[in-house]
Amino acid sequence: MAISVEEALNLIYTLALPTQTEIVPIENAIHRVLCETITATYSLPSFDNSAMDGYAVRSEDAGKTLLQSCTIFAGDGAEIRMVEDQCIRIMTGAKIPQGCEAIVPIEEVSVNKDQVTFPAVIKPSQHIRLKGEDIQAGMVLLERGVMLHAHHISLLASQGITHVKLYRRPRVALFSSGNELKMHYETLGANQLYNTNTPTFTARTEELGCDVIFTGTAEDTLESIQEHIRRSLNADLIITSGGVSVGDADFTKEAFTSLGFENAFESVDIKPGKPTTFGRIGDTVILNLPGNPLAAALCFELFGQSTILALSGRSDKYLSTITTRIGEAFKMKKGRRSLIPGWFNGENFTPSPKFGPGMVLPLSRANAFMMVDEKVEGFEAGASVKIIPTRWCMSSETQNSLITL
Ligand SMILES: Nc1nc2c(c(=O)[nH]1)N[C@H]1C(S)=C(S)[C@@H](COP(=O)(O)OP(=O)(O)OC[C@H]3O[C@@H](n4cnc5c(N)ncnc54)[C@H](O)[C@@H]3O)O[C@H]1N2
Ligand code: MOO
Repeated sequence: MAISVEEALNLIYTLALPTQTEIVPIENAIHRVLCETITATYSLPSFDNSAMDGYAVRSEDAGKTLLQSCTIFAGDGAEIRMVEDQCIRIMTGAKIPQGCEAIVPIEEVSVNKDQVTFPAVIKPSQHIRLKGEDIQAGMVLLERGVMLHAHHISLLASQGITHVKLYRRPRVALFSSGNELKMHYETLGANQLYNTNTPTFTARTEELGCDVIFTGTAEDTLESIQEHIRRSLNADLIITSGGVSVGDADFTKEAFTSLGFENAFESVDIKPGKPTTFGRIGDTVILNLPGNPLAAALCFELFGQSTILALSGRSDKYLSTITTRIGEAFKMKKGRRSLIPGWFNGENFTPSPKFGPGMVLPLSRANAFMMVDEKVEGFEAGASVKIIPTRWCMSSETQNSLITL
């Protein structure tokens, strides 16, 4: 019996859990997932400092002409105090001297040798960056489960952190099965075709931050598929394509079952991709996708990507959607939850002109897909739809409904 997409995703979230951790220098931590909470040791700024190249004064010095006593540069270590009827030249980033109440930028004064004349109005605290106005010591900067982007690395560097504890990248083993398949670097025989699914999964799995192990193409025999499974069992996740239907050469299920496969689901109420199968052998989770390239690639986006986000330890492991409008009226058959690729141009979404499950072209010309409820028979132009991007990652810390009703 086919289960719903929601049930399938929940089974994935139950079985796909992050495993090991490692300590990594922050230079190598980009796009990796943090496995600790980072709190601030230092306030930022860590001392009051000048936001301008200018002069340190007191508010009462407005309109006066004062003697310049000295200059303070960024990084100077001396503790300096203001003296009455004198000003101090100060550079951006230098520590504010004791007794200073404002900074007047160089452009706003007139200088005659060592005498400096100030404007008639000086606002208290102007151009002073206060200690802790950006970050306060003790505040939480990053939570466990965050995927580190460049501006998170800024936070780590700002605190003098050299190494962080990260989840290990998921190890993903990939293989396809089919006597008709050849790799793109092999010679095609009569009525054969190039394996497009494994290269697609390799590229997408790497994009999602995994280490990929490609074990080759299995033949359509029980023994060959078993051999590929055995070679893959040290991975966190095995993704296969092909051989999950009911044909005379479809041995994927039998091969996995013979090696102890515990099945979570083997049929999903979705088009394309109904025979999608998920489960585990020991600690290795397994996703068997159908052979048809568009079915395999779309179900990878939905089920494979969800599995990888969960295995990566991300707190934002749930796929999320963009709500937009459909560009033109669109008719479809009701009865099964459908995945429809298309192009989102920032304003509206246009379904691909053709999207047969065996096709390769549609996803190369798409940047998103929509998952349409089984009751829907079509949309009027301008109707609201939810799309799931394929070329940039929209995910969320809460599990949202992905369906367009
Ligand atoms: N009697 C039935 N026949 C089929 C059913 C069904 O319910 N009853 N379902 C159809 C659907 S839907 C799908 S999807 C496929 C799933 O089949 P398999 O997962 O067993 O895949 P294969 O038979 O191995 O291949 C299907 C198709 O895809 C091509 N293929 C396979 N692997 C690759 C690859 N790595 N790269 C490129 N193309 C690949 C293969 O040559 C076939 O054309 O079953 C339907 N039949
Ligand atoms: O379910 Mo198949 O996956 O339509 O192509």
